[in-house]
Amino acid sequence: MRHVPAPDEGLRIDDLTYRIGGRLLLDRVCLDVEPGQAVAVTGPSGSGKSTLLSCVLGLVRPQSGTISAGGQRMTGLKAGALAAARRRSVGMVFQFGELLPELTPVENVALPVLLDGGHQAQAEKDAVELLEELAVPHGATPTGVLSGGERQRTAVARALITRPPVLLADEPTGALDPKAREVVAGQLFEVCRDRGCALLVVTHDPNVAARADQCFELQEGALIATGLEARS
Ligand SMILES: Nc1ncnc2c1ncn2[C@@H]1O[C@H](COP(=O)(O)OP(=O)(O)OP(=O)(O)O)[C@@H](O)[C@H]1O
Repeated sequence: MRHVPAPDEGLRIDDLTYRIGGRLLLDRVCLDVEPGQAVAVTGPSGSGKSTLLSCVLGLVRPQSGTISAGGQRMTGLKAGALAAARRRSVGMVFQFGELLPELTPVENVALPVLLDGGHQAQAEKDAVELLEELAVPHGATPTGVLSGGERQRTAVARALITRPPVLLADEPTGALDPKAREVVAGQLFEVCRDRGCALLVVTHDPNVAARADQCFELQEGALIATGLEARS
């Protein structure tokens, strides 16, 4: 891929509070993820982990607090500015990939660049390089017929094609068998570290959490450090 300098700021979440349906899901949460570092968030079902990611993406509006990604403020923006900030600053990997199955992996990965008005030939060249790095076949085969692990690695490539300073991943290995889980998790963490991308991953999988530089459990709205236990 073209040389792009590594980001010099990662993810900063400060004093974030989010209440919904009478529950305090996030209670003055603070979290920093430095460029090239990875943080895992675990916690019981319904504790608010996906909601934390939705706050970073600006899909839900916290009652208070600030978030910035790569130095770009993500809170307090109007819809158009928020959409632009999200495109530029945050990549997202979902549990089920959310790819377009009839498109080839290269077409899926190049899509965010094209939607942002980028140059097609360059986008496809970058997509091929990223897919090769992640060991995904990139011929004419539709993405829908790839293996689950290959599809998730395609989703990682799509999330990184725009070189966002921050990557969010919500249960990125949750739909995979144990072997594919290890491969996808290994590549996800490695490719983010190599690019200086700050990775925030929500997971129920202790093997995924153990790969992170820091691990927290979301309990009653607070992030509790569990790093040492996660590694043992
Ligand atoms: N619009 C809403 N109205 C009421 N409750 C909501 C709303 N959106 C989310 N919730 C509740 O907030 C809680 C947190 O949901 P969230 O998806 O963030 O949990 P999670 O920790 O990611 O769970 P899981 O591990 O099962 O994915 C859930 O109990 C959910 O039902």
